[in-house]
Formats: sequence, C-alpha cells, structure tokens
Amino acid sequence: MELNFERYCDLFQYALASYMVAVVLYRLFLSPLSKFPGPRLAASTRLYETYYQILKGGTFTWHIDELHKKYGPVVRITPWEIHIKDPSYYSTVYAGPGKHRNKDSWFSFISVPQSIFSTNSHELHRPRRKVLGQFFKRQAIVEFEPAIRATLESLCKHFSTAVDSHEALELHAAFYSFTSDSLSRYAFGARDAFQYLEEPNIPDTWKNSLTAMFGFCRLIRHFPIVSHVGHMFPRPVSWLVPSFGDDVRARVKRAIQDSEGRSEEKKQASLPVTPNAIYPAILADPDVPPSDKKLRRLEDDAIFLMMAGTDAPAQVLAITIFHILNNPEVSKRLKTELVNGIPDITTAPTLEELERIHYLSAVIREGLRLSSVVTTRLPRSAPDETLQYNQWKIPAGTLVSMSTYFILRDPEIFPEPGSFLPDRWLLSGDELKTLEKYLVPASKGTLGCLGQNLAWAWLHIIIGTLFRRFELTLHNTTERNVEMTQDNFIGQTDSDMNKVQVKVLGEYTR
Ligand code: HEM
Repeated sequence: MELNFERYCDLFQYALASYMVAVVLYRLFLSPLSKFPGPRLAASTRLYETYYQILKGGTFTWHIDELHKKYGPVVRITPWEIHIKDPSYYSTVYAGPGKHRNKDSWFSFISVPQSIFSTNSHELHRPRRKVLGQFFKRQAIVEFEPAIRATLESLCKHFSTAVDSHEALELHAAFYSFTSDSLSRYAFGARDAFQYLEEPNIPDTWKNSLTAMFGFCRLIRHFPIVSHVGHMFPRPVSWLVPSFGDDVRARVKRAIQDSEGRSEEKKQASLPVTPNAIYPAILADPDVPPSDKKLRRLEDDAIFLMMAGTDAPAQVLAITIFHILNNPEVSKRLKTELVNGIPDITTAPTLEELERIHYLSAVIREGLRLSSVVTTRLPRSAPDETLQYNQWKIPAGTLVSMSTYFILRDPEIFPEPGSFLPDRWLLSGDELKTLEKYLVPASKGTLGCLGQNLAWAWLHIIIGTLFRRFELTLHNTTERNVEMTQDNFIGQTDSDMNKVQVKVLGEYTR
C-alpha cells in the first residue's frame, strides 16, 4: 500500500516536471512572443517578477528600466507581457473611445473584485464608468467646491494653531486626512464624512492604513490566496494590516439602509429624493441595475474609490509642497503671483480664478510630473487589433504595458527630469498642448483615472490657499523623504520615510 502511494507520488512528480518543462519550452520557442527581446528567465516564468516584487522589496519597475537599457524599447517582461518604453507610443496603448482595450485580470486584482478598477469585461466596465464618471466631470466638481473649501478650513485651523505652538506638521498625514474627509463627504454625504481633521491633532490613521494596504496589494498580486484567506478569516489578517475597509463598508451599509428607508417613505408620501452624494445618488438612480446596487458590489467600489482617490493626491500634495519649499526661488515667485492673483486674502478665490494664476498651474503640473506617484506599469490588451510598434507586430490580445513613471522622467521630453522646474510649463496654445500630452501621471484613455478633475481642483485650492495664507518652511525633511523606492502600484519611500514636515512661521492677514 505504502509502496503504491510512493509510486503514485513519483508518477505525479514526473508528470508535473514534464508538464513544467513543456510549458517553459513552449514559452521560449513556440509562443507568439518568443521573438521579442528580453531575459529568457522572464520569458519562462512569472517568478522572475515575483523575485523583484517580493524578495527585492518591490523594485521590478526599476529593473524594467535596466532591461530597456540592455534590450531596447521593447522587452518581454513576463511569459505573457511585453513592456514598451517610448512616450510617443503611449496614446496607442492607452487609447480613447473607439478602440477596444482590456485590463489584465491578474494585474487588476486588488482584493475588491467588484470595484470599477477590477471590472475587466469591457461590456460591464463601460456602464459602470458612465455612472461613476458623472460625479467627476468638471461641472460636478465645480458644484462640489464649497464642500472642498469647508474641509480645507478644517485643515487651515491646524496650520493656524501650529503658528503659535511651533509644532511641526507632517504633510502626508495632513493630506491623507484632508483627501479622505473630503472624498468620504462626497461619496457618502456630510453626515458620513470621516472628519479626521476635526480631531485636535491631525491623526495618521488613514495614512498608515493606506500605506499598509498598498504594501499588502503587492503581496496579494503574487499570492492571491492570501486575499481569499483574508476574506475568510478577517480578524487575524486585520492584526497584520490595519483595516480601513470596515469604515467604508459601514458607510455603504448605512447608505443602502437609508435608501431603502427613503423608498418606503417615498412610496407612502411621494417625497422627492434629492441625494447629493455619490453612493446615495447611485442607489436612487433608476437607471442603475439592481445587481449594481448590491451591498458587496458597492462596498468593493467604495473601498477602491477611497483608496485611489486619497493616496495618490495626498502624496502629490505633500511632495509638491516639499519641492516648492526646497526651491526658494519657486516659493518666492509663487507667493508673489498668488498675492497679485488674490489681492484680498479674506475672499476665497474660485477654482477658475486660481487657474488664471499661470504660475500656480505650472507649479502643479511640475508637481504632478516629478512626484510620479504611480510607479507601476499598467498592462492593457487590444483584443481585436494587431498593434504595430516599429518593426514589431504585437499579436491581438497580447498584454502590453507602459509606465507613466518613465514618461514623466524622460530627459528628451523633460530636460533635467529630476529637477523641479515649473518654468517648463509656462507655455501657451499648441506648445502647452504638446507638452501636456506627456503629462500622464494618472494614465489616459477609456480605462484611465476617473478622478483627475477632482485632483486638479484639490491641488489648486489647497496649494493656492496654503501658500497665500501661511509662511511655511521645511523641517527635518530631505529628498529621501520623497524618493520612491518601492513599487506598490503606488510608489512608496523607504519604510517610514514618507514624512514631509513643515513649520508654520506665520499667517498673513492681508
Ligand atoms: C493626482 C492624483 C491621482 C493620480 C496620480 C491617479 C492615478 C491613477 C491611475 C494611474 C489609475 C489607473 C489608470 C489605468 O489603469 O490606466 C487610476 C485609476 C482610477 N482613479 Fe485615479 N489618480 C489620482 C486621483 C484620483 C482621484 C482624486 C480619484 C477619485 C476621487 C481617482 C479615482 C480613480 C478611479 C475610480 C480609477 C479607476 C478607473 C477605472 O478603472 O475605470 N483617482 N488613477
């Protein structure tokens, strides 16, 4: 009996080994991608990437850059995927309407499978994006502006207090708290906003949760089983990763309960339903199918929205302010332009007025460029199109990825790419449009970031207000505090270095 079992084990091992050899041989010699340049090991197994992402601390992005130096602009980086480093090809891969592009389901798995980001089917993604997208159109953001200002006032109170206390403020924690307060207000309504900024000291709760969560995303992409186990046994996993999902889930549940309560009331008294926040509005929208109003679907969606809509903009804000303060000439000129553009400090300028201060917009564009917070590549496939890149024909359905991180730091497009030079954006007309084509921190096309208008508004309103009202100086902060060294989808600094500290030297009254 024991002998038989051993024999079965041996047979199984031989079969498995033969299968693996066959798979590797296929990948190396018969796959449609076998002619593409790149390391043979990367063409053979995904473990090549796993090594850099798990054992070498999330450094695959920078390794891809090394591979391009060796193999040229096209490199096969996994058995199924090629990476292209050529900014001129970006709008072909990340195409707009009229071209069919898919995501890679392996890549978009981030433990919230029903979120818009993880919706891989083109047919399902389109209507979902239409529903969520209406809240992020320019006009919708302009209407949300007074609420943004209300949250900003809560932030400014901490800056005013810091003048007298001489305590340093940590900007990552400040902006994670701002973006999560502001976005949760938009997502769930004023009653269900997080209100971190109402605490006496700015908490680092949201910052720590998201930093841990993105680190966790790197792990679960390579070992998705961890996520499934996490869903089955949430308690032990929450010891490892501070949970922020629970906060969001509770708010979604409440929105659903309210919506059910409201429909009952409406049935009885014909009351009009006038929701002004995203999830209550989706629940009240008769055009959204009931399957998309289910608890799990909305929880996943809201969790992703709160991740995507807070981490990247908070980091861009903190890093941009670091660069402004680290470049005294920029800081001085910005202040002069803001005083000229906002002569009366007691009136809050509108977004439109702030956008007319060209130097402010130039500083923001340069901040978006140099912070390049999304360090990951973003794989796409063109299911019904053969893509042509130089002499290479890329078969339909092949995963092709590019990295905005490389485009934003391309020395041909942005000379001295590592320097903070807002003047490069002081252009107009076609010249500005041409350069802006390469300002892709939030990707492009039908699957690109939905929240760019909100991020743009936040950046103008916050940076415009803080530099008009306060005198700031860096405190115990150097380039190392903003240098991305780990790719966790979002870039992260060395552990615990993501601290941009400032002292508030004064508050202007005119
Ligand atoms: C400067 C700030 C931001 C950056 C750099 C950024 C970057 C990105 C990137 C690179 C993607 C992936 C796009 C792709 O796969 O091609 C993305 C997706 C997304 N972002 Fe942003 N983002 C920012 C702000 C925001 C904000 C403020 C929101 C909402 C409040 C938001 C909501 C989303 C959503 C919903 C998606 C998924 C879109 C989809 O799958 O259709 N983002 N973002």
